[in-house]
Amino acid sequence: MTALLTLRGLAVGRRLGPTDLALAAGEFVGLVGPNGAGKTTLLRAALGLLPAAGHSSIAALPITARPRHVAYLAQERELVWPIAVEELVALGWRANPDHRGDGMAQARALSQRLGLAAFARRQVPGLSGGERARVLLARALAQGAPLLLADEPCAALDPAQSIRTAKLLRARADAGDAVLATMHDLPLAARYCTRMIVLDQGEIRADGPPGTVLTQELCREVFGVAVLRHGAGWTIAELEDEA
Ligand SMILES: Nc1ncnc2c1ncn2[C@@H]1O[C@H](COP(=O)(O)OP(=O)(O)OP(=O)(O)O)[C@@H](O)[C@H]1O
Repeated sequence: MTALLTLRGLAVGRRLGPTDLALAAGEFVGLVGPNGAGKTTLLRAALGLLPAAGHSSIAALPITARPRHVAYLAQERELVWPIAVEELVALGWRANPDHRGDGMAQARALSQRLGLAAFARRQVPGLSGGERARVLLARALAQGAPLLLADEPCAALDPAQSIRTAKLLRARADAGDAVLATMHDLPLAARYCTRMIVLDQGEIRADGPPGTVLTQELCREVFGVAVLRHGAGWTIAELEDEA
């Protein structure tokens, strides 16, 4: 197993307790937890974007070497400068020091493959929230790094696009990359992730295959919902005593 990310005792003040984590090639890990649990903090500290105690294998790299190893989709999707979709995707390509050229051909091909062709020539600030989210994910993927840290890649997407994105991330993992993505849609994460990590109040509460992580007890305690499993699918429901 090739570890693409290793965290040892990574901690950020009161926001994230000492956290150990190893992420291997082939894993699509859904990082779930209530609002304010510390998910974004964990991603940003792992990337070296936040002052943190402990060790992150990515933060330990020289800053100029990091884009070769990891791409990041930030939770913040706002872009205010005028730039065309394909140009922005090409910037992702150019961020990787191993890539040569302006990346426009690669950006065009990737935009086609990800279904962005209909708005590929438009300026990013004029796109809808969901379109912008998909373009920013394309930019991150264009980097071609073996590790992707994605903060809510399915937020603001319509149901079909959410599923397509989850399947795309799973396909990346199946092809040998590693993906760590924060998600709020528990059924979607359970369906497509190879592994789920539940973070609550800055502590990892559970870590493993979705079927073992999403127990009734944990979902009630951490999320305040009931979880129902039916075949390969999952649904969430309000707790009976709150109905
Ligand atoms: N810059 C900051 N300074 C101080 N506290 C912060 C800062 N940013 C976030 N926090 C706090 O740290 C905690 C964890 O925040 P974080 O953004 O990591 O949560 P999250 O799990 O990603 O939440 P969400 O699901 O709402 O995106 C929260 O209590 C938040 O208010």
